[in-house]
Amino acid sequence: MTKTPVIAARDLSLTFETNDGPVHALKDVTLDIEEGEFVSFIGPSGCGKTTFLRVIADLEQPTGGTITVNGQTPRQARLARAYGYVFQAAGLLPWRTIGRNIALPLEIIGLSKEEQAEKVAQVLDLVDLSGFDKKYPWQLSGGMQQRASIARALAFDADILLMDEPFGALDEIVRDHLNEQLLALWARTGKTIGFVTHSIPEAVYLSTKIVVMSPRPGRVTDVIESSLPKERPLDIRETPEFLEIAHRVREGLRAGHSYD
Ligand SMILES: Nc1ncnc2c1ncn2[C@@H]1O[C@H](COP(=O)(O)OP(=O)(O)OP(=O)(O)O)[C@@H](O)[C@H]1O
Repeated sequence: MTKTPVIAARDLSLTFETNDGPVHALKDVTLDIEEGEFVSFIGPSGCGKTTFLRVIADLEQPTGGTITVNGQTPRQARLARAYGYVFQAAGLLPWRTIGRNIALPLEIIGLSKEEQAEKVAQVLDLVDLSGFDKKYPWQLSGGMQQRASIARALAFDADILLMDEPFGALDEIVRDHLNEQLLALWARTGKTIGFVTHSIPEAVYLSTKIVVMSPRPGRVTDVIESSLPKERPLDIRETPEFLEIAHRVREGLRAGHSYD
């Protein structure tokens, strides 16, 4: 028996009606994401990567086609807390400690103080921030803040993690480190991850599948199944297999690029 994909999009389209006319953000996107996959979305600015994640998360409504999340509608999946969402900016509330930031969504769903504390300690440990719960966001580096926002997304125990360019604003060395940590976390938790990035090396290093998108209207121009092993030390990026996949991603991006 074949398993239902965690995310299944069929001819998915989304057109925004604006004062300047329609904006075709997504056009006929057909894609399956299976359980436990790490899927990156890469493509030029404005090609609909964020919009696709937002449709999965029920934050935007498609205007054509269908999409299911865990076999349900995005709305049902949202109500079932099927996913955690990590935004481009860490978005931590400056007046709350790291622990209280992570606990906020748990507070809203009505967990007891003890349950909140237990969960906060558990997810801080997952992102290597144990002992930082009493600190304020400004006392942490950018990379640590982004890890705290990942911890907040993990607090729901959802099987799906949606990440919208979470490391885009960080320097390369910090980003390398967080990429390694994210892979370790993925291996430990077995979550299904949807990850938006502009970086070819980041996409190739992290993913089991890379979805290359073209500029508006956002279409999928290539889907690359990675042949890299699951265990990936950072220096895998210098191997011929890695460079070959990176080359194919670059070709896919070039083919869809308008250079305007
Ligand atoms: N609410 C909205 N109303 C109108 N147009 C929108 C809206 N949200 C997004 N768009 C447009 O849809 C297109 C796709 O946007 P989206 O944010 O998904 O792109 P992206 O690939 O994630 O870009 P980036 O890499 O710059 O983050 C863009 O042209 C954007 O301006």
